[in-house]
Amino acid sequence: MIKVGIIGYGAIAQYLAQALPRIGAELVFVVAREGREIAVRDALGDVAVGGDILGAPELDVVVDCAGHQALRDHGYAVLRRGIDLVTVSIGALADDALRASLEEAARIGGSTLHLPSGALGALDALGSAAEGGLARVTYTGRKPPNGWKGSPAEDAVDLDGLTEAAVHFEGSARQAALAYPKNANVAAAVALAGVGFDATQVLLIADPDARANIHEVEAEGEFGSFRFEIAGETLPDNPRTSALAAMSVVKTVADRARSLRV
Ligand SMILES: NC(=O)C1=CN([C@@H]2O[C@H](COP(=O)(O)OP(=O)(O)OC[C@H]3O[C@@H](n4cnc5c(N)ncnc54)[C@H](OP(=O)(O)O)[C@@H]3O)[C@@H](O)[C@H]2O)C=CC1
Ligand SMILES: O=C([O-])CC(=O)C(=O)O
Repeated sequence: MIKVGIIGYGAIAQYLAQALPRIGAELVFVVAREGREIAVRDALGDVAVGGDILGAPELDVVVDCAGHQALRDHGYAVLRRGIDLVTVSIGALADDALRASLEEAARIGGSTLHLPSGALGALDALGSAAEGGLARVTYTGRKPPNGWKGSPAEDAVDLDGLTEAAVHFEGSARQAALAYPKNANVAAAVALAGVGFDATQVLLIADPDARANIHEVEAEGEFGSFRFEIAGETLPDNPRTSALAAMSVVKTVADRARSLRV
């Protein structure tokens, strides 16, 4: 049985927690923010809840499902303690100092930081293509206006009054990842798999006609070219988050017990 700790208990975390018994894993600890511990404990029954991973019992893997600040707060301690960490907060790695410190913690602890494919696909092809050399990589994220609530899109366009698609960001993956911590983790994943945070071009669009979270990756290089597009349904508890992001976390944990991994 894989012993799992989860940071945060929002939409992705709850999806993961429900899936754990099916994949031969057990939830043994949840990290919740101060003031939220009692509510999370009530929701979970027997599972231990605390404010810090250092109070956790022995764990095989910790999954950060809580966002950029949580990765900053807890990532180093988890990896330094020798526990593998899966994080959905990929955009936080656009901060080079944070990325370097997490890599250092993993080296010292003998652990690994895993980045699930999240709401996207095609990162395998992109990563392989990068080995041969890439000339151009672009990522376009298109969500219904509701999916951009609480992001800088609110200042750039009138989300409630939109009658047609509006671009509210155009720039590098580094700028997107840092400015849109709850929406552009996929852009960061594309950057890390491909040509890096500064060379990856990003377009973010609020579209009243979009019925799903639509992610598009285009790449050209020595390998040839590809265009990948996915229309992702969102999780019922969070209109920003694609269900596939939660599913990719489940797969990453499940892979630990598999002797054949695709
Ligand atoms: N890689 C990818 O493809 C994707 C990545 N994401 C990332 O995943 C994150 C989570 O998504 P989702 O589950 O939908 O979001 P939710 O808002 O539903 O849940 C986030 C949870 O994290 C908790 N939390 C926030 N900060 C901390 C912290 N410092 N320590 C402990 N708990 C914390 C929140 O608790 P509280 O009640 O205290 O606020 C909340 O329970 C997003 O913010 C985004 O960064 C999302 C979609 C796709
Ligand atoms: O879930 C999605 O569609 C993508 C997302 O929010 C992110 O990358 O942060």
